[in-house]
Amino acid sequence: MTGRIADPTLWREGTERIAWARQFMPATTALAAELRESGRVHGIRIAVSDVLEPKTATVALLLAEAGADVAVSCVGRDTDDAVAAALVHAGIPTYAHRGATDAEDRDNVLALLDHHPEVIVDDGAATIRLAHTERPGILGSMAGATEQTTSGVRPLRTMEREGALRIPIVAANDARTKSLFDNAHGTGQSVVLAVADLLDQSWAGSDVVVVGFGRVGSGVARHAAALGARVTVSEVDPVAALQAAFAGYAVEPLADAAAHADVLISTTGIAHTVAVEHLERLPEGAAVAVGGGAFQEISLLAALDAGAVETSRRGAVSVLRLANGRSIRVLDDGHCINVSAAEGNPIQVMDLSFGVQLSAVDHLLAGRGTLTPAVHILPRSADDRVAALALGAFGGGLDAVSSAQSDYLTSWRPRDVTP
Ligand SMILES: NC(=O)c1ccc[n+]([C@@H]2O[C@H](COP(=O)([O-])OP(=O)(O)OC[C@H]3O[C@@H](n4cnc5c(N)ncnc54)[C@H](O)[C@@H]3O)[C@@H](O)[C@H]2O)c1
Repeated sequence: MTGRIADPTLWREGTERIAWARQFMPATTALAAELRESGRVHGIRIAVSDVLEPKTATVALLLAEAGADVAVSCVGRDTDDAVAAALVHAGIPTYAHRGATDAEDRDNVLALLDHHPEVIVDDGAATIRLAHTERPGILGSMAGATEQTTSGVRPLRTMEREGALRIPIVAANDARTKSLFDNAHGTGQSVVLAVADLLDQSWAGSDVVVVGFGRVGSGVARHAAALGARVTVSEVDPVAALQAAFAGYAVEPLADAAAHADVLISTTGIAHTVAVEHLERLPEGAAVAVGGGAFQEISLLAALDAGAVETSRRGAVSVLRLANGRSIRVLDDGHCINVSAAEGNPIQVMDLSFGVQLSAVDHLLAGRGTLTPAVHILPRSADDRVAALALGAFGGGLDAVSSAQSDYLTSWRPRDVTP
């Protein structure tokens, strides 16, 4: 066995679930077939560091089928042990086991980096950053890395600004086929359904506060409203706040909104968004959850330091009695709820996100030696290709710009635009 996993005997169950997921990933599968035909990834060492469930495993297997030398890692709380076993059974070194400690998570990433990847496919940029701090010797021979999330792209841009970034990065998150669908639709749906399932209560008429109205927050608000909730949005960006108001939601500072929340969901992806003073404004019995995913996005450790006590726990729902005497329900210890306590984003959405990731791998390898150590955007043509493949799978058809339109679009002389 290569890698470090919990239980290799679970491989059959994992293999079945991967095979099921694969049927619903037509864009990713088609792009992997193109990679195989072009020979672009043949013999290339690729590290995949992402939530380890059947959709991610499908990507790892497709890359391996295209000829890449693939290895995988994942943090313990986002690992499906049966899927990890299936990958190892298929010959892919995998470093991931449910329940791993922080130290074990870190060792697993370092073990992945010791495969000397030429490309990293990352989610959260932890692996890319550890490569820079702990394994800088591998960077010189790398083609680059591709990063899937908003919160991962942010520190990579900081590294670029500070001159610390040493490899080209594709901001897969910023591709239109990623963030307009995964963040807005997939995460909106999966976060709201995960919270609803854990709370086991009707949302009709309940008061839901969504913190942050970016792409994820707008999707969470829309799905909560669709279940009948009264939605209030808290924002720090006036434009985003105004968008929330135009979408029909109440907009309030968090300290005011928290005071009437039945359910509060943070979607900012920024640590300490929901501070102890916000938690202490919540009514008795309110529930809090995270859809963004930063460590301590809800300041639970600070609440414990301030005197809060966990009084009970059932599955992923714990009850925290705050220092002010009120009790609130905390969903899965404030981890990214749709991933840590549910199945993650829907397959059709991840088909797009992973299609973007494979296109980014192709772009990095095609530009090897010419791409600068900076954060790059996936070319529009590649983004369009992912969308067109997925649209085809949806049974949709597309028009093309006519030559008359094209003439109009490319002319500038005043007479050409006179009505
Ligand atoms: N759970 C998932 O499956 C999943 C999927 C995609 C993205 N994400 C993560 O979700 C997070 C958000 O992603 P996004 O694409 O929506 O980002 P975004 O930048 O579009 O939106 C974040 C919003 O939060 C607002 N904000 C920041 N601080 C705030 C505060 N104190 N109070 C209120 N609002 C505040 C910002 O103004 C911004 O509008 C990121 O961390 C991203 O990585 C999670």
